[in-house]
Amino acid sequence: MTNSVVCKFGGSSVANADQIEKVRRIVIDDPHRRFVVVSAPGRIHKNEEKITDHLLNIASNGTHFQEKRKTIPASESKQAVLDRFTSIVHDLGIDGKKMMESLKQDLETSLEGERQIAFLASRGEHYNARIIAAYFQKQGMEARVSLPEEFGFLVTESFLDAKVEEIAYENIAALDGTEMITVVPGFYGVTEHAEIAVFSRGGSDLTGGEIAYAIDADKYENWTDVNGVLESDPRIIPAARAIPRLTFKEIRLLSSKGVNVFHLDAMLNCRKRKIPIHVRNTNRPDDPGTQILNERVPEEGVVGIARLDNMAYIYLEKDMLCEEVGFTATLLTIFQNYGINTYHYPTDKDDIAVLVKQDDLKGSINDLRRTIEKQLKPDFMDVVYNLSIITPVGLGLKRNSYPLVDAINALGEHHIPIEMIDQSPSQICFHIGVSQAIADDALRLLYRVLIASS
Ligand SMILES: Nc1ncnc2c1ncn2[C@@H]1O[C@H](COP(=O)(O)OP(=O)(O)O)[C@@H](O)[C@H]1O
Ligand SMILES: N[C@@H](CC(=O)OP(=O)(O)O)C(=O)O
Repeated sequence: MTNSVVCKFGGSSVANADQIEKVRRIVIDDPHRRFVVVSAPGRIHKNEEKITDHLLNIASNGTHFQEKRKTIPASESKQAVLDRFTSIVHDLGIDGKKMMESLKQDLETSLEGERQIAFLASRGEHYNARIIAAYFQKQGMEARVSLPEEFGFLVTESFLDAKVEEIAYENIAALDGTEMITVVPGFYGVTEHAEIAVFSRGGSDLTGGEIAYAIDADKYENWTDVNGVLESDPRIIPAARAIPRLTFKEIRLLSSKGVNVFHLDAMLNCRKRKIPIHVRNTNRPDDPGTQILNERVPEEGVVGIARLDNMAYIYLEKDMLCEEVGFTATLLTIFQNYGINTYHYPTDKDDIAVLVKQDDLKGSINDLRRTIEKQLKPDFMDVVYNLSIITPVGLGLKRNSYPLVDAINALGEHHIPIEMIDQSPSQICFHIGVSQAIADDALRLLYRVLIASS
């Protein structure tokens, strides 16, 4: 079918009945909006937890929030999930008795291990989609819910990081061809053995992108609680504005370096089919948002600045290491053998540093050091923790080194030590590593120098 728009509404856009009513108005406002992908209810207030996190807390027996130095008993999370859905059903005025009974049963699942975690994690999206479709029908809209387990959204058996199987695209395309509005829960698919598997966190974006690709949509709208992709993290830069246009390449660079508004892989297939993505604010539907396109003409150097925290680097010194054929390859293979992803590896005549996520070093750092010592015999080795990587991005940076010079000068003038610099080979971004303790200051400064005053 032509002229179809796939819309994905994030957790904050479907967190309660008032938000769901905003979604309904947006959907009926444009008859081309025929696929509606929904997330689990997100936060209503800043300090509360997303329903998906409560579900993961049930699965982990009350240990999920320990990373945030917080403990919520699993029983409390169970109640929080039931309370949220009960009030959504009540406030929307739909008959949700059967759904609530089935939710209660699901929360007591006898599944085990990763299958249990995935099944529980998917319940937020599953029930929200059913409720939202029922509400659309109650309001007189021609709508239906299509569940991944029913239409065959087939994914691999990696239960907590599923990947889409080719056959899924045919099954999704078969849903097209009706004027009805189809509501689909995001974030999960089903394996060939009919078991639920979830995508990585934020994966409802991915569901939306895959549906847009499968039906060759004209547009993929991604509705959230901010005015689009902002120039930088609004929690640190409250003045950050929405970036009007970005290319797929720019958004991928921003997302991979910490801009979490949009799932990193959600745009891959849209790019293949040149389906534009439009990031918009459910609370301000008239605002222009951010358009993500194949090409744009840059009018500025830097469009956005991303920031990635909790990084570490392993630093090695050895005389003439760059003359030693295969040194870097051996070093990277050691990381590969430990299953550790490497991000940057600035290198020089006698030294090299490898950047990694510091969480990935947990439990293996001593072994890893020993292996490096044995295989590469460095003269010196050090591990530096708590690093933030700040990444200015913009097509206009290509062959324009002024912003890089301005950034280094500004950091120097403000006595902010630089731990690392790396320029992307594409020349459309560069990375500056600073100590995490001063990363907020560094980000504010770079925002002022590279974006606000340019
Ligand atoms: N550069 C950025 N642009 C937009 N939002 C950002 C950026 N960096 C961080 N964010 C945060 O991402 C949030 C939106 O992502 P998310 O919580 O996943 O939304 P949703 O629930 O709609 O999927 C925003 O509320 C904002 O706080
Ligand atoms: N609910 C899932 C999937 C998702 O995409 O959510 P959101 O749209 O709220 O980022 C999560 O929290 O990871």
